[in-house]
Amino acid sequence: MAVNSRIADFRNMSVGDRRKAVAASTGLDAQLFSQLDADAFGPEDAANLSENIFGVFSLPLGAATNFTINGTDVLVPMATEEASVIAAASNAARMARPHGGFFTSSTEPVMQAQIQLINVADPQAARTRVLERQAEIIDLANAQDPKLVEVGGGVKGLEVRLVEARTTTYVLVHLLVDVRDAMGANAVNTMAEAVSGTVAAIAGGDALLRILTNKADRRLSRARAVFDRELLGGDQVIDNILHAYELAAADPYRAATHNKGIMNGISAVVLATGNDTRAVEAGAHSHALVDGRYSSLSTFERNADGDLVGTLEMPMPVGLVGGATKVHPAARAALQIAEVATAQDLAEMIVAAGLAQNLAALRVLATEGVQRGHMSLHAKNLAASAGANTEETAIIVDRLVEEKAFRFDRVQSILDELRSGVAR
Ligand SMILES: CC(C)(COP(=O)([O-])OP(=O)([O-])OC[C@H]1O[C@@H](n2cnc3c(N)ncnc32)[C@H](O)[C@@H]1OP(=O)([O-])[O-])[C@@H](O)C(=O)NCCC(=O)NCCSC(=O)C[C@@](C)(O)CC(=O)[O-]
Ligand SMILES: NC(=O)C1=CN([C@@H]2O[C@H](COP(=O)(O)OP(=O)(O)OC[C@H]3O[C@@H](n4cnc5c(N)ncnc54)[C@H](O)[C@@H]3O)[C@@H](O)[C@H]2O)C=CC1
Repeated sequence: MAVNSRIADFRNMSVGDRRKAVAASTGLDAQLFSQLDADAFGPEDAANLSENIFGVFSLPLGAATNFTINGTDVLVPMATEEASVIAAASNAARMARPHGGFFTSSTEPVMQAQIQLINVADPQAARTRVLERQAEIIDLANAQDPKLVEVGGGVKGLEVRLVEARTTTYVLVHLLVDVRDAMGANAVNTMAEAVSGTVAAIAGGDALLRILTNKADRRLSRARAVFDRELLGGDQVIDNILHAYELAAADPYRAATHNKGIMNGISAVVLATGNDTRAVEAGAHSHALVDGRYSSLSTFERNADGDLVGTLEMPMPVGLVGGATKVHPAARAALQIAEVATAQDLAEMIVAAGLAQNLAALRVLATEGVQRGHMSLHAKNLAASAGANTEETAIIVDRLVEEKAFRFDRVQSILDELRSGVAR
């Protein structure tokens, strides 16, 4: 069934009504949402994922609305503790809708494992010896994961790099592995360990590290969107957004924050779907280094029609199998809501969410500043941290927004007033 990602008044619904609306929009059975209840993933289940477990740490899970990706409406599941992130992604997606939403593509899902060889007497010759016998090494690696080969993946190539370190030259053998619908770390690590003895014997040295690289630059996903000039607020706003982007492209101090805004969207979808946030973050930040300088992951330009075009291309090592994706009930539910058929579909959805998040932040930074939108949503958090109940929270949030005073001391004084029955 075709999803409608523009759900009227979604933000003001109760949790129960939101569940019904998502079920109606996606055609999924409402029963799915029981997987998101607090008792669906208890400490006993959690103990299958990690160690020394005595509890479960919960986070908000929601969906960004308004997304169209490659002509199809989708709801984007996001798990985040930060206020205004899901609202901001939905807001930017709304501004891309008149121009078809997000258009995405990907490379093949190729991860790389590195085998570090030490004590090699003749690194140049060792490189060619390894390349001469690559077919044998590839066959041995593929034999470790018949399932991966069966589904169309496996080792697709081998490269040898010589890395000049302080005291010696290391021979680095890279296995290039198509990991299909897996994130792939365990798959490629297993292969690297299995072939390392053979590789070391061929090279004439000793194998030391045998591990994937998180600089996943052979596994890129891209998103592009045109954001509507009128919905953005006009030409001056676009000029200001372009200045904001130019600064991120030129200045590492600004680029770090700009990219953090992108990662607000990226990490939220990665986490919601049970994927490895650290692997994605490491890949992202290593990709942000351009000609030796840390820079913006995204680009922005004005197109011939005067609208704003944004692009984002970055490594996106995420899977639909492996890791916690199949074990965590909320991740399983999130993947169903996202309606992705392959890991590449998921990777592209994540990059689209990152681009949307980035644009939303740049727009407010280039206009009114981030605090009004962000703090009016963060106000609920302030009230809750002062111990306000639901009824008190609603009153406190209204007062903070009215007074534009998002300070903890003000929250406390309003709460004291309410509890002592003092009228304003
Ligand atoms: C917060 C908004 C969206 C308000 O924006 P607004 O213009 O006040 O919102 P609106 O009431 O006119 O609604 C516009 C759309 O926003 C969405 N929206 C609006 N409110 C809600 C809500 N409560 N719940 C769910 N969705 C909401 C919703 O999609 C809505 O359209 P609709 O779909 O209804 O037709 C805007 O100010 C914004 O986009 N802000 C950016 C916030 C942001 O980036 N937050 C991240 C935290 S700051 C940070 O960590 C990163 C940063 C900023 O440092 C990065 C950087 O420096 O680059
Ligand atoms: N540096 C890093 O990023 C590291 C990350 N990890 C962790 O590794 C985990 C991910 O490893 P994976 O190898 O992805 O998981 P995994 O080893 O649990 O599952 C992947 C396996 O699933 C099988 N499979 C079945 N159907 C498949 C399909 N359609 N496509 C691909 N494979 C299919 C294959 O045999 C494949 O080897 C994550 O939990 C990550 O946190 C582990 C070590 C290091």
